[in-house]
Amino acid sequence: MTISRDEVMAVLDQIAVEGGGTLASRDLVRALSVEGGAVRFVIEVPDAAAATAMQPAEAEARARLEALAGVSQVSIVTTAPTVRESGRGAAPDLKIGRHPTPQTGPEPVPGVGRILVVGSGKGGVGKSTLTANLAVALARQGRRVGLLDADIYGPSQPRMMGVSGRPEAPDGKTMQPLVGHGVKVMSLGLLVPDGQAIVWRGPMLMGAMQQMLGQVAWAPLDVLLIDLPPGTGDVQLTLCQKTRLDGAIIVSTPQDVALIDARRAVDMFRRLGTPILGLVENMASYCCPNCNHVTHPFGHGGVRDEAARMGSPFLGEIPLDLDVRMSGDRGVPVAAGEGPIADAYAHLARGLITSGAA
Ligand SMILES: Nc1ncnc2c1ncn2[C@@H]1O[C@H](COP(=O)(O)OP(=O)(O)OP(=O)(O)O)[C@@H](O)[C@H]1O
Repeated sequence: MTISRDEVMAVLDQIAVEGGGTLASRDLVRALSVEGGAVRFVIEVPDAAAATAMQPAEAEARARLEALAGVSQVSIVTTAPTVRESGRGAAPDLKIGRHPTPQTGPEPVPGVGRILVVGSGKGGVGKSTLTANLAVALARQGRRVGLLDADIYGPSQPRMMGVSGRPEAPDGKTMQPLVGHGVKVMSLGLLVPDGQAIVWRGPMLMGAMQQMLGQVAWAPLDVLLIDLPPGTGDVQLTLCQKTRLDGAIIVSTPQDVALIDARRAVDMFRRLGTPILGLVENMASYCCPNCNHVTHPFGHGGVRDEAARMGSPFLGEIPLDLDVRMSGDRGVPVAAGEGPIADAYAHLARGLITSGAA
């Protein structure tokens, strides 16, 4: 027997908190994840006093959830971020990975026209590669583009976009993004030592995401692309809840296992109110460079069919091509050059510009 997020939220909606309302109705629950029998979430309160007052509610939530059939583990963290004084010239803390500062709802990023997230259900389907190439293709078509690498499990944008070095903050307040192929790039991978894993849980990630959006000199931008980690975890939830997102692009291969996960990703964005711009099919067709014979190692058309089933637009397909991998590995995305694959990315970019999405 498994438990659903809705069932957990129904329980949290019965737990009264000081000052009136319930944990759910007061919108205090963040980064809820239910995996198998493990339930994890964060209770976000404005200050230390509120955190102390929250202890009975936290204990009750734990006890009631642990008593549910199908729940094997309950992990709750109550977080009370430090409220920062503003307007006194104090430099914000540039140490990435701090706790988030309180905010009421999804906020825009000043000077950034549109924010688009690129996600996938499954890892390794080519989401980061698509994001890098799409960013370059949009820049080549005259858009002012930023690329935020939020893939905490494997930040690969610095390598793919050919940028390195630690971003500077000349005024001690705002980090300057690096620039590669006409795109402003910022990545958690540029801020932690090489080879070091990012092992943050919910609140730390929320703080880091806030900083990567609010303390980076992105403006002026027409569009900011965010390369998400695969799946439906804390980063996705945090971004959808805290940042005004204009749309999500979902990348998948036509393989059944990838499609099932892509469906989950679409479902998550829909529930969180982020518009689905559409799906992209990656690595479907392979054209043999010797004989020009086209094969479909992962199948073909599955993403288009899935998009139709879900009532989402199909944005286009990118073939499987050795050049895509090799150019990514050497820091020059294939979209920066010429040829049929660069054309495929350009086509995708043009479609987004024409529809007003980018
Ligand atoms: N169209 C393509 N043709 C050939 N190789 C590709 C293509 N798209 C991606 N790849 C290669 O597939 C591998 C996985 O791609 P990528 O890292 O972009 O996936 P991902 O979905 O972002 O993975 P993760 O989220 O797990 O980091 C890389 O080696 C990349 O070069």
